Amino acid sequence: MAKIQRVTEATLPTEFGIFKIVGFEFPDTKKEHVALVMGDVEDGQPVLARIHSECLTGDALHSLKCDCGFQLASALRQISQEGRGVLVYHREEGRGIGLINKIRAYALQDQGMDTIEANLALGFKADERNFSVCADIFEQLGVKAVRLLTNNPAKIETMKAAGINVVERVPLNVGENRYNVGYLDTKAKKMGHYIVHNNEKHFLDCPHCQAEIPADE
Ligand SMILES: Nc1nc2c(ncn2[C@@H]2O[C@H](COP(=O)(O)OP(=O)(O)OP(=O)(O)O)[C@@H](O)[C@H]2O)c(=O)[nH]1
Ligand SMILES: [Zn+2]
Repeated sequence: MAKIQRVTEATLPTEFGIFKIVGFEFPDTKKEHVALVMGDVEDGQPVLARIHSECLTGDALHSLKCDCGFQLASALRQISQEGRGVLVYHREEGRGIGLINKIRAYALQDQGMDTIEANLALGFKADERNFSVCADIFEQLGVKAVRLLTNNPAKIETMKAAGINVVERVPLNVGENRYNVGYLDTKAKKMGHYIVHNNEKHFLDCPHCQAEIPADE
């Protein structure tokens, strides 16, 4: 498959600050991705960076079923506070299975499955994403070293394997609530994500925490 190409850019004022939005496209499939860029990211110094996988429900429709919308806002705010950084908006909705299939997975979750069981029941892998395009996007933006905002070790490994120097992982634990605590717990237990429960010491809806609650509490 041909490499993704940088095709256009424009100014994008947001509620978090003024970014440059850079459009990327695969010449053959026309699949699109975008990056929001602030400041000089080509000077070789590590760049605060986020690879954000598309989540229409969380990012745009304020869903509480996941942490995506909160992470998106927090990442843009942190980049803006530093005055420098990159957010790659990685258009692999539903961990790569697409929006309608994610809703099908949600329907199975309504019946008691966790996110991974639902993906497998639909005939998909637990995670169908390919992050390597994000390394190509970093490269085309002149970004060589990153401080990556993520809890997902797979993103770090893929970037390192693709030649991006990940100098630091910056945790992004935001937006925990009673509707997404099971989702966060599944990420921690089954996918090895670095999740820190941030609302309370022990979250009572979370089976992972329940197991850790001392008997006298
Ligand atoms: N298949 C599926 N995808 C989901 C579900 N909930 C959220 N997603 C998608 O999961 C992706 C976000 O992945 P996460 O595993 O939450 O987080 P991550 O991006 O791997 O890791 P972080 O960098 O720590 O945020 C987005 O594409 C969402 O649309 C679900 O129940 N099923
Ligand atoms: Zn989401």
